Amino acid sequence: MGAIMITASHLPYNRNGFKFFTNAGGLGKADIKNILERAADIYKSFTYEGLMKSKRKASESIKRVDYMTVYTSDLVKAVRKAAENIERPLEGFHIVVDAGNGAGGFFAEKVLQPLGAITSGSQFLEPDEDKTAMKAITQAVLENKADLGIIFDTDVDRSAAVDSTGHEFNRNRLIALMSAIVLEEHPGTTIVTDSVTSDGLTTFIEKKLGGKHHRFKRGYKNVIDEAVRLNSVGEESHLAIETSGHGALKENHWLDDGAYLMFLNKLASARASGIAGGSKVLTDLVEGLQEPGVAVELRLKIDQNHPDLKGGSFREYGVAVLRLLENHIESDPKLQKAPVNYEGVRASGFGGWFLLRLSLHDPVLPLNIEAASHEDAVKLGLAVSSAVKEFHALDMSALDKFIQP
Ligand SMILES: O=P(O)(O)OC[C@H]1O[C@H](O)[C@H](O)[C@@H](O)[C@@H]1O
Repeated sequence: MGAIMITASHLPYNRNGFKFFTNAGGLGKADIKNILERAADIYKSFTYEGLMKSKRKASESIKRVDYMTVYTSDLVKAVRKAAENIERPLEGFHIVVDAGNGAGGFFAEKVLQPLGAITSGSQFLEPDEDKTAMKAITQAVLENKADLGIIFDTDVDRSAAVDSTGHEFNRNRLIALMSAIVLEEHPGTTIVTDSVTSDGLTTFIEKKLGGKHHRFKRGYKNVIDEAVRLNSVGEESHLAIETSGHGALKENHWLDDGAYLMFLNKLASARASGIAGGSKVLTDLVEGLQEPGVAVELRLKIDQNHPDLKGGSFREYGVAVLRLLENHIESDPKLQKAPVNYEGVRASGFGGWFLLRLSLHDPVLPLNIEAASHEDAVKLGLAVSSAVKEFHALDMSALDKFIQP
């Protein structure tokens, strides 16, 4: 048994793709390459007649199945279960949903309403590619005086939320919230995250929640595969999650399903045990998370046609940039190289940190900087800028703009 999902994410239309699943979870790069190569071979040897024949045969065996109903009723059941099987555990809660005109529009009517929630003020529920942002959902929560806002990206593999005061649960705060919920059930478990997570998140997971933070690489499939690998070598992990909002749970077969939101269970179970106060139960869970005053991601493009590449690939060029930066850090007493790091070059200094790495897909070196103040962030930016300034194919304009007085 297998499944294929055609997905249009936040990326441009020419990056639409297929996701392949078996009952063991999503397939990785190597398997997908293998399938596509075999499919291409089969396709090449087809005659026109043969192709038409198999098309006819396939269309005869196609059956429409309403998986959405099965899926949504499972989601509803899970929340009811968390709330001691109360039929409408979200009764009275006002939750606005922003589906960005993507595939997540079902969530208000098919999941929240049956659970008793009021969903008026929800927006962009019709499937259609349209840009939305955290700003829009925050505004919707405040305008509607809602208890909670939930936002999905267009193919619902990423989600985030906003509490009743307009405070966002995204990026590190979303990971902190999910970690708090998962660690209540699985004390001490390892939380696998992407590489751009903050130092404050590590402190929160390890000191406040008693878990282990394994900061791995960027890419939702990378964090999921790493969590699966850890379990296979005897290190228990129940959550793999990226700052991008892709999160996967062991209990949900490691699918990066943005509608499988554990905080609904939390709201519902709080209600079942008589705790009032709307989304405060969630906000309280992330109390103590240290958040930086400044957090930026600057994307430095590599000009692939620049003579400085000397005919090499942008990857090789990027690796050379990173190598030089690493040497630079080692000789700079104000910077400390991260002791454990799986991707790019990460260093602390001036009370903050930076990470320069190669993008997963693009000829770009994303630079993340976090610090208490803009001034400290600029000092970190200057350290990077002075280390890599000889790389003329690197477009430094974003960083130059940031470090300008
Ligand atoms: O490496 P970047 O260019 O920042 O992109 C990284 C992102 O790429 C895709 O969008 C993946 O779905 C995400 O899981 C990943 O985080």
